[in-house]
Amino acid sequence: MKIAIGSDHGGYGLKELIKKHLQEKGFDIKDFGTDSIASTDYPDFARSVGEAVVAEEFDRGILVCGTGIGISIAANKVPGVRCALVGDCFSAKATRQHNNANIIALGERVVGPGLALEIVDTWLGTEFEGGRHQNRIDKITEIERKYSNL
Ligand SMILES: O=C[C@H](O)[C@H](O)[C@H](O)COP(=O)(O)O
Repeated sequence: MKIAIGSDHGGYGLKELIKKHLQEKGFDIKDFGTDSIASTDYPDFARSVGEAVVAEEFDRGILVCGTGIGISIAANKVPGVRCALVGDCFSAKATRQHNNANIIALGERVVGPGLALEIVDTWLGTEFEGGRHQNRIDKITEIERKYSNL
């Protein structure tokens, strides 16, 4: 599975931890930055990762900022992105099964490193259930089409 990962400075440490964890498990990871704790703007990384996932260059995306909020808001502006801000394993599983989330966002200032890695593993190990949930995804896509040039 090919995974795009990115963060701002507020998520840099957790992004590096997740990257190492997934590389050790054999995932193919591309890091879209940032490369240090120097101050940056989270929309830049949300956009890069979001566009790469929607272009199907990657199977999934992982984004981290201080809270996970700003970077998830920004990622969800890219048509085709379904980015879920997740802080627990139940939601990580459900957002794959029900929402077919193609990106998750985490907050380094919110979740501890152990929980963050469990969330990532849970999310990557869960499949979309389809069925009634696909109808709802289709309705999300209809909203995107109304407000974008898709
Ligand atoms: O939602 C936004 C993120 O949490 C950012 O990581 C945060 O706003 C960065 O804050 P600061 O520039 O004060 O480090």
